[in-house]
Amino acid sequence: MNSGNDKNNNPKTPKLTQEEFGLPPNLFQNPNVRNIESPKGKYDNEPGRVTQRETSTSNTRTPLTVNIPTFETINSLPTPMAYTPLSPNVLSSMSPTLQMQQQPFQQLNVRKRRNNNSININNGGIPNFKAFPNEIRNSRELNQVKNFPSSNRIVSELIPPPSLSPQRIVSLPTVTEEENVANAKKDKQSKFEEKEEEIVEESEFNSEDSILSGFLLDDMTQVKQWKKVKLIGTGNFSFVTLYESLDDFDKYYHQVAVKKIKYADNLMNTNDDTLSRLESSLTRELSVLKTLKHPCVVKLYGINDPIFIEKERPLTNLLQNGHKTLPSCEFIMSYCNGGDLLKELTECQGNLPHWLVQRLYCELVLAVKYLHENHIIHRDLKLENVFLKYTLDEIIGMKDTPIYEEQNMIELGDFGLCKRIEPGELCTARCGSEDYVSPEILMGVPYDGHLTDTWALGVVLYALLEDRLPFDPLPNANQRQRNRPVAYRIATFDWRWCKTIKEVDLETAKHIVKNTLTRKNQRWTIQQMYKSPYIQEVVSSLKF
Ligand SMILES: Nc1ncnc2c1ncn2[C@@H]1O[C@H](COP(=O)(O)OP(=O)(O)OP(=O)(O)O)[C@@H](O)[C@H]1O
Repeated sequence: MNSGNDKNNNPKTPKLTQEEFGLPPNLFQNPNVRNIESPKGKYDNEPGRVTQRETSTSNTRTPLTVNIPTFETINSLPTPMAYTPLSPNVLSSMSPTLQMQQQPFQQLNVRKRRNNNSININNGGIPNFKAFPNEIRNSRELNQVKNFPSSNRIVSELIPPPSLSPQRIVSLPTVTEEENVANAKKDKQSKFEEKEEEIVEESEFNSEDSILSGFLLDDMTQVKQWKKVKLIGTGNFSFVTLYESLDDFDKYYHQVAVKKIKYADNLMNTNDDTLSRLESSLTRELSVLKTLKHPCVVKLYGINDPIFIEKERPLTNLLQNGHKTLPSCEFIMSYCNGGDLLKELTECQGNLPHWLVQRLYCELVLAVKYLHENHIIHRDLKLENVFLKYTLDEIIGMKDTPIYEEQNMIELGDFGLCKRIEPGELCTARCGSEDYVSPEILMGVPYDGHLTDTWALGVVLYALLEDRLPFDPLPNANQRQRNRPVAYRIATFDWRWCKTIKEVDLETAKHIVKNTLTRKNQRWTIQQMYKSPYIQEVVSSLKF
């Protein structure tokens, strides 16, 4: 879940300060900041819209000024998307003031797939810019890349995650693991953290009432009830739990995935605009989800409290009316029994049969094509957000039955960063997940969200084919190459085939990757991807 920022929706505002970007005052006061110009944002108060830093090409008259510290002079991570993955223990040992100061940087607590060799941790997480080739070392673009966090994952300028959140521990096999003592120590630490996460998840599961009352979108007058079954996933912004219906109604809604939004402990007490941004995020995700209707896209069936659907500012309204606590927000959604694609790919160690890769990927392309045709960009396409409706074994078992052609196998989820856009509109909010983010987002230039989505689709297909992420260090990389940040490899389009290098059979699939992990002016649109033989071969057999 991520959110637009409503606080600064004043079209007259000439400047976005660093504070408005969520940077701490010490950076704001840094005398070494320089100004770069960015086109004026398109302001729009409609609910469900990210408006704050999004830019429309048609509205570029008054430049906004964004302060960005120069790379050479800063000694802390310079962008609001950066975070420091502090463990809860480290955090709780700090004074409350220090904890507060840490908050802007604790944007994520995602377990890193690769080890820290991939970033230069000796200079505060700032990429080793000497590693960049001479011709781009001093360019403006490089400054943007340098200012990009080299920490585990970026999320968004739109909203900070509520707190140090427990995470699913899923990973693609990494090529940077080394069998040494350091890693053994890390393993031990990570087992400890895994345990901690399990405990947090378990207590979250047990602490809550086991009965959920809610409303279906098509009838907001009738209360329905579901019984909690098990926790199925946690994201940075939510806990997702399986519930089963207690009512004897449509079997369609019998099993549902309930996404409960996490609220930060101090959400109501902070003076910043976190609450407002969270609220915008919620209403934006809900307003988009309720309009979507495609077999390969997750479905929003209902909500625990109609206020989230009916009001533009549900949380603020309640607080203004004297409420002392915030109502929980639970999305009632279609349940995908097979887990997410990253988890499944990891569990089968990347050995998915090619026919299955092709099928699942084709459905993903259909889902994104549907979104783009409806002027919605997703902005967080990745393996973790592709949910399987059935387990892999079940799907493989269906292969030669009619169901295989009649049923969709995936649903695309997590619309926390999505955005409705006008034709030709460009975005400026830097958001996404580090491994899937396109060079233009890294560079901080206004970008076409359709093309950043197709870039991410290129990363997904590469990962499915190669069982590794394209911008991780190559298996035979030397230490110097490993030290280069992922951002460097993305900005220089530095990826190549390893496992499938000679696989002629996969040429049509590789053709998609080649045409998506490329410069934006050459990059395929979703329509071009759809028309490719790799996708058409499957589409022609589908009956849904
Ligand atoms: N409809 C669903 N069916 C089955 N599992 C689901 C469903 N929705 C979510 N999950 C599981 O819960 C996890 C978290 O969900 P989701 O990505 O929507 O949450 P989030 O807090 O927005 O996450 P993120 O940190 O990626 O922004 C998913 O990766 C998936 O494993």
